[in-house]
Amino acid sequence: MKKIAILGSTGSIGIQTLEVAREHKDEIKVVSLVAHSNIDLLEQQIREFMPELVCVYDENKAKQLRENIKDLQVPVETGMDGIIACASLSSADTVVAALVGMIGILPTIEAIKAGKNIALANKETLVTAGHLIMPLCKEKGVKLLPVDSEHSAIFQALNGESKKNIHKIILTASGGPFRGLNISSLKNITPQDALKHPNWSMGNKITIDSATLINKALEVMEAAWLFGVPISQVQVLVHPQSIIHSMVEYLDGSVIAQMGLPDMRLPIQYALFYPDRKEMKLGERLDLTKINQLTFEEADMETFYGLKLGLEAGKLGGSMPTVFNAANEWAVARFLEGKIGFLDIPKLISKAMENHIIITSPSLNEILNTEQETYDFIEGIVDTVR
Ligand SMILES: NC(=O)C1=CN([C@@H]2O[C@H](COP(=O)(O)OP(=O)(O)OC[C@H]3O[C@@H](n4cnc5c(N)ncnc54)[C@H](OP(=O)(O)O)[C@@H]3O)[C@@H](O)[C@H]2O)C=CC1
Ligand SMILES: CC(=O)[C@@H](O)[C@H](O)COP(=O)(O)O
Ligand SMILES: [Mn+2]
Repeated sequence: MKKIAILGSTGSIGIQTLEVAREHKDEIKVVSLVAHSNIDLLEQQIREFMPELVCVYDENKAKQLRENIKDLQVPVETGMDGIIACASLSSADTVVAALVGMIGILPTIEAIKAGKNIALANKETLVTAGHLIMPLCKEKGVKLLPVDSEHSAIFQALNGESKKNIHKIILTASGGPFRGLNISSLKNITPQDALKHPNWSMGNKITIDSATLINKALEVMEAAWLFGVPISQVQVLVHPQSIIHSMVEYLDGSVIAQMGLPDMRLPIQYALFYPDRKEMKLGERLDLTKINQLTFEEADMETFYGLKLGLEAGKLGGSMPTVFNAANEWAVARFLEGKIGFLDIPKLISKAMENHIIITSPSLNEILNTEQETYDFIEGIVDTVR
């Protein structure tokens, strides 16, 4: 029996992880669940899966949930300590890291320290703290299995091959809802427009990241950490149908791709059962006769210059990816609240990066301080930039 902790169970990845768990009831036991504040959905999940422990980050909501489930014997923790308790619960063998944003760093580190295998969706953790996470996984002998669809594809295409044999990694991108538009037509984009992803149904933050192509910058950095290659060896290729989830081109010219319909339940299930493959009973199967064409084009890094900024941040390394990521998290949240425009997102990231003096190999504290300093810096300049 696999025993899993799900950090972010009420989100897009968390819900789909529970669908996989429901489908494999005899093989997967859910031992802990973490959410921020959606206690109604969390209560349904608790009643169905009966975990040993749950955490609601928001203290008032946690109190409310305790009241709502007082007929059950399920303790409700709160705050970061509560998340860590769920992530390092002794009965868990695998932690599904599906919180959104840098809040995921500390619980992931604590889970690794406690010897848990990690099924990683939360890319922000590797982008900002990859230099701490990767050696820690090695030291603790834990598996770090990618859930992000492109990284799962690359992992499957690599199939244990030595990285010496890689010519390049080809990371596919849908191009987002605004593919083909020029910068002047992006001026008045609303959150509602940007939340319409052409192929995937996901949480709001990553959906905006797909619209700016910043998701691809984060994914290039994520791939570099996961597969031990330099940023320059990862090529972003726009593939609007999202059927090829990524490819590896080897030294001899062979290109191995992984394909499937855009459905996250496949990479989630693959990560949970690796190295086994289980029959996928959920959703449709890929039928290539129904796919008219697979097309490819270069990414437009002038219009979507957030991608270019992210690749620069990745090449500079040290604390710069944290600045890039934190500035993006701040800007996406304000864009979703209608407080800044779509094009202000890369503008603010650029200002934050210009202002930053790189720390070469930041400690966890330095990463978290850099995150806060980036937020403070942007708060101070946002009105002059817009
Ligand atoms: N969705 C997708 O298809 C994909 C997502 N990813 C990555 O996976 C991660 C999760 O994405 P997604 O599922 O879309 O995000 P969602 O916004 O849908 O879900 C986020 C989850 O995290 C919880 N959460 C947020 N903040 C806190 C906090 N402070 N304390 C405790 N819980 C918190 C939310 O709880 P609540 O509901 O209560 O707010 C929710 O359960 C991201 O890093 C994303 O980039 C990667 C590939 C694909
Ligand atoms: C499902 C998944 O892994 C997302 O990261 C997805 O790739 C986003 O699509 P884009 O290619 O539009 O960023
Ligand atoms: Mn992805």
